[in-house]
Amino acid sequence: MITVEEALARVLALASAPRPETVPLAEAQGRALLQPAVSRLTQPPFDASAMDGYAMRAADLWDRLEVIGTSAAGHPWDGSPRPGTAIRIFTGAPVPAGYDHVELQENIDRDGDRITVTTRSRGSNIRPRGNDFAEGDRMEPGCRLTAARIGLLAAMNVAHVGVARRPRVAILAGGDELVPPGTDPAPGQIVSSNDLAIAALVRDAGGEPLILPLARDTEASLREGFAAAEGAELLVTIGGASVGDHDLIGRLSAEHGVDQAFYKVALRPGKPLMAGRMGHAAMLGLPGNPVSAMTCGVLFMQPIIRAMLGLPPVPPLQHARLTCDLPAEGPRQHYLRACLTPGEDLPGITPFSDQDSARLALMARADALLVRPPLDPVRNVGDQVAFIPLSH
Ligand SMILES: Nc1nc2c(c(=O)[nH]1)N[C@H]1C(S)=C(S)[C@@H](COP(=O)(O)OP(=O)(O)OC[C@H]3O[C@@H](n4cnc5c(N)ncnc54)[C@H](O)[C@@H]3O)O[C@H]1N2
Ligand code: MOO
Repeated sequence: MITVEEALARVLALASAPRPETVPLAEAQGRALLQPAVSRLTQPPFDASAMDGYAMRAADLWDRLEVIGTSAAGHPWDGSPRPGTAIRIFTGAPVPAGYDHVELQENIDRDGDRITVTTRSRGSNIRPRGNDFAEGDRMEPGCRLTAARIGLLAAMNVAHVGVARRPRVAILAGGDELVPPGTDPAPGQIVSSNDLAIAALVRDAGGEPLILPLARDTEASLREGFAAAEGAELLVTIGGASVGDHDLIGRLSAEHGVDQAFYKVALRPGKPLMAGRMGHAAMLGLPGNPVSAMTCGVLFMQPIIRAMLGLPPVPPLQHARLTCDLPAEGPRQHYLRACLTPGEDLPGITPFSDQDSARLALMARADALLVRPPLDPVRNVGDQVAFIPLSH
């Protein structure tokens, strides 16, 4: 069996290069920018008031001033400035040339069209033209398009961006016991959950999931499933990965020319993981136990999707302090479902006492996967450990 690190390296080696496309900004969220984006505007485009109040000359500030006009956002004042005067002004409005201070209306006494300042603010309350960004400023390729970056690009009047295409991920769950959610299981049947959970992980990582119809435990049914995955950059099978008589994925993938990169990883849960290349696509065979499938989804599937999007594949590990003692570990790297609690320097982390890889209800309650390396010795309350946060 290979280590988790080795398995991850081999999975990432299967990733196809990011495929560029140009999309409207509204479709770019979470993807990596592949082309530089260049601002078409300067922001703010004029000296803008940061407050509701009155624009005046700082030199006149303590004089009694005459209000001779109004400047509102979208409605600039176009009169001629004079000493001894002020302009009623609102947040975001252009500060007319000739005035260099805005005083908050709370600091003003007004009598008809005359005002006096009662208190002076510290700053000028003016945002100078271009203090946010300037025409020609660039957003460099490689960054992930977060909500703030999408807002920034919109403000820069960049309506379309060059990003990586979302990798299409075909999801093939199988087993004679499975029926879709919303149907009544017959005796011996259960409702399929893995395909939907894995599809959600695909979307979280920025991929486009395609859930294929549930396969039966027959070669013919699985063959249909493999054929339906044609055109996807990644085929993810779930179940049928182990050694039982009905575990056909290994045989079928060989028949479909999958060049196996590995089978079995020194990992708990998720040992019977398989990966390989299938023509231009990558293939991941996840184990069927729901928690094992999701753990492998987080550890291997999400990274390969991020790599195909041009994003850093693996987010950095985080750290926490144990709230309980833990026994020594065996030879496989162990990912324990755990809860996080606020702590002094680092959060506290508490693994569940039951780590059964079939218990989805515990996975659903978990905040994190606590990472324990192979042969990790006994750990005690307060020891620092690494974890992978699970998104909620
Ligand atoms: N003799 C051995 N038996 C098993 C071994 C082993 O090494 N030797 N490994 C165990 C481990 S570890 C795992 S994990 C499982 C993996 O088995 P498969 O990948 O072959 O998965 P299945 O047998 O198809 O299913 C396992 C379990 O998960 C349920 N399942 C499957 N698909 C779904 C789905 N889409 N939604 C919900 N639940 C699903 C299935 O009903 C089974 O209960 O093998 C162990 N056995
Ligand atoms: O490794 Mo299995 O994936 O323990 O449940």
